[in-house]
Amino acid sequence: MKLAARLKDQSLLKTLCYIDGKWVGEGAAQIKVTDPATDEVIATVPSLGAAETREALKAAERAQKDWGRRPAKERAAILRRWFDLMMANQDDLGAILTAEQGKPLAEGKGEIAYAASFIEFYSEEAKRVYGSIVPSPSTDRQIVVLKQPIGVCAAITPWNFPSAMITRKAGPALAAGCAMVVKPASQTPLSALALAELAHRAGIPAGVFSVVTGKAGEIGTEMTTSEIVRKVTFTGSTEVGKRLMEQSASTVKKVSLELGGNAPFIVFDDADIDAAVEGALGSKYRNTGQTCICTNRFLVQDKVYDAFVEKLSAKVKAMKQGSGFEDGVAQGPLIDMAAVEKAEEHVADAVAKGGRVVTGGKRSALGHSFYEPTVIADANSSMKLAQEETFGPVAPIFRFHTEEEAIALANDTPFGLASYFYARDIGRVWRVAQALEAGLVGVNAGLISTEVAPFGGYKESGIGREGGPWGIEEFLEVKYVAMAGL
Ligand SMILES: NC(=O)C1=CN([C@@H]2O[C@H](COP(=O)(O)OP(=O)(O)OC[C@H]3O[C@@H](n4cnc5c(N)ncnc54)[C@H](OP(=O)(O)O)[C@@H]3O)[C@@H](O)[C@H]2O)C=CC1
Ligand SMILES: O=C(O)CCCC(=O)O
Repeated sequence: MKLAARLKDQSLLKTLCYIDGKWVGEGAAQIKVTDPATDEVIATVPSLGAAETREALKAAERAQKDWGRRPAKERAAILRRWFDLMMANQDDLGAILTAEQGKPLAEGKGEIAYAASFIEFYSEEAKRVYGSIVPSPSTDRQIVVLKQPIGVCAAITPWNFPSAMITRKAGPALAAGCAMVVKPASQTPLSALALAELAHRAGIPAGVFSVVTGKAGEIGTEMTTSEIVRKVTFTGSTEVGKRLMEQSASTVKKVSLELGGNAPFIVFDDADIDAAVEGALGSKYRNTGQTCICTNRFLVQDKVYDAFVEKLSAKVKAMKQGSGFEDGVAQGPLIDMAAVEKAEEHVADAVAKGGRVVTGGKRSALGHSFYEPTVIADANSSMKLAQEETFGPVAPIFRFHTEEEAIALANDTPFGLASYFYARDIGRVWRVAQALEAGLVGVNAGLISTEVAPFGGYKESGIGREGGPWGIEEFLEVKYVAMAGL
């Protein structure tokens, strides 16, 4: 079925860019957007570059001045309308997302609710950007600390969460009084453009929120070198994140980077194994393994190793693969063939180094970019999948004997985004939570994302935090005012 036919409101299917409150890019070269479950082209969007990005940034600069001066209550009311519109159009936004990204429709709609939650949270948080008055060390002056919007922000977002990675950035930025230009991933621009349509309907002023689709290198270079931009915020690969950080150095921009991970999931012998298996399924196979907080390595204690492998494999084997629009599908396609090749390479390397495929381990008979959900037992540290993020539905299971060994293995990576462990001994829970070098720790929980908590990484997994009160701080400057002669 054509995507438009699935929508109640077909005007949400936008195929032009949204710059300075106008739909632009007619006649430009086009980028094809495909459904990864069928390889069918579902739409095309403009391939714009540096010149149009510059226009969007200039418009943002003009618009931000007024937007940043408005009372927070007014910004909050407009953001609240954006949230309400997202939820009112959840089914259509979910269908657009599933069509271009591939995740099962329930997950697609779930992402819309998650994405909207950032707009709701920051519409409320806008009103709580407090400065402070510091007790002065001398009688001749008062010390006042103000928080002000950082200014124009540029966001570059990935294909794995086409809506939520935009709202997690735009929500706090706009709430703080900043303006934002977004460059969405070329594989999933339709979700971003639908959000722009709803931003327009919500009354977000022209220029405060723009979306430019097109050439990543050109747009990224303009964003990171422009003197207009004060903050660059990025979610995506570590390689691109490092490049954007370097490019941002010449104008000393603030940067937030949310990059790759290599999440460990430790199962101790005192864990509730059935609960661990449930947590493992959510943590590993959500979005077909394509989230930066997906488990990359299962570390299981010797005594419960065989039981965990057996129970997890049985559940994984039973998962239905297919188009996200089919009923009962738990696993959609991977985003593209490059992702399939990476999963294949990791599995082949693991098998060559002694890994045992318990289930899956090959491309699916469904063709396209479907890869079977896979479990590999007897994994070891020499394997590629121990060092690199697979970003696919492959679960390697390593064996360990002691708590110290588990912590050392878990931390043996340059990454430090998410980590998980299952245990019931309260002393162990506290020790391990403290020892893991990661920005997020799930204890007896495999799904931990929420708009109210800080999300971000240690080590090479990134800089800064998104979510909760921490998220809005990333878009604020702190100004110290010394007031003498009073
Ligand atoms: N942390 C996370 O959530 C994510 C991690 N990844 C990891 O990265 C791997 C590769 O995925 P991939 O999609 O290539 O990730 P990228 O980092 O290449 O893409 C993320 C975003 O960055 C843009 N981009 C790419 N190159 C540049 C550049 N030179 N300057 C500015 N922007 C740029 C992309 O645009 P365009 O789409 O136009 O190329 C996209 O909008 C995955 O397999 C996974 O391991 C991927 C996505 C999300
Ligand atoms: O992979 C990502 O970067 C998106 C994180 C998804 C989440 O917030 O759970």
